[in-house]
Amino acid sequence: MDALVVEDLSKRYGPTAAVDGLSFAVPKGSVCGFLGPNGAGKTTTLRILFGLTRATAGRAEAVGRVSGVLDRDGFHPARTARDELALAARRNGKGDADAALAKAGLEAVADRKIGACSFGTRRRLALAAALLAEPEVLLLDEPATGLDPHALRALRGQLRDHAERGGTVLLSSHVLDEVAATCDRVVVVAQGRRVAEGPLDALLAQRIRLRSPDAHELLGALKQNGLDATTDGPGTVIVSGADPDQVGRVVRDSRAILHEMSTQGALEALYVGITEAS
Ligand SMILES: Nc1ncnc2c1ncn2[C@@H]1O[C@H](COP(=O)(O)OP(=O)(O)OP(=O)(O)O)[C@@H](O)[C@H]1O
Repeated sequence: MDALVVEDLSKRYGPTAAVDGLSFAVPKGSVCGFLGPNGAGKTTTLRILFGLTRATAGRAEAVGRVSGVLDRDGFHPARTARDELALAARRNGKGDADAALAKAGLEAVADRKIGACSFGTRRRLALAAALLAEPEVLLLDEPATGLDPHALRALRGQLRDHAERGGTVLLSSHVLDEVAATCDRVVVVAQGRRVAEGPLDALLAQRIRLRSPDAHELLGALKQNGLDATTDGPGTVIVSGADPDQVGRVVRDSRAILHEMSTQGALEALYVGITEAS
């Protein structure tokens, strides 16, 4: 079942088509990365899904309660972190500020004024406030920006948790490693249109990186088997558009020593390829 459906969505600002006939769907229980160059229409789409901006044409619908974090958190600089979460809990008619602070690992800043919180802390507080609403669908605009590695890891855990409990997440991001580590699907947009969509595994498997001290022999064996293989620096071979099982079999039969077989860097390569082409 789809928790989010965007169909033929368009939004014009005068002569600018911010979103231009965009369609995609996000199945319930998944974390979907929303990728695209600056100005591709991601924030506009999220704002329409939030009900903050009206579409020019098409539809954008979420099933169930929607909450999330866009660019502005609406916090008052003179209030404390606890005050803001208590306010959010009252607005939602549910949740507890201290429990939310503990869950987000933010107990230490409970009495700190928002104006004295770092950018990253403020982002984490905004996510904690959004989760207080117990939303079915969580919409996040660049949630990874400004987070330190511990906070990034915590964010990943929170989002995976939300999906495992049947919730759905759509998050825009330019941090592709983080998207690869967190999301199970992606939608890529450019100039307001969809240029790729699908499960991350399937998209990433299209570019496999092999590291081997026998890279030269390996390259020969892969090519002999009709695979699209190229070298990428010393000891590294990239195979494009191949089934991972088939690559594994060729590696085994070649008897080359393998140090690594991964899809690392694949999302970036895929992203650059498809957004440049469009
Ligand atoms: N309120 C507005 N008035 C006029 N133009 C706008 C408005 N909001 C967005 N745009 C334009 O619409 C296009 C899409 O912007 P949007 O912010 O949705 O892109 P984005 O993909 O979120 O970009 P980024 O990655 O930089 O955040 C851009 O050309 C932008 O300048």
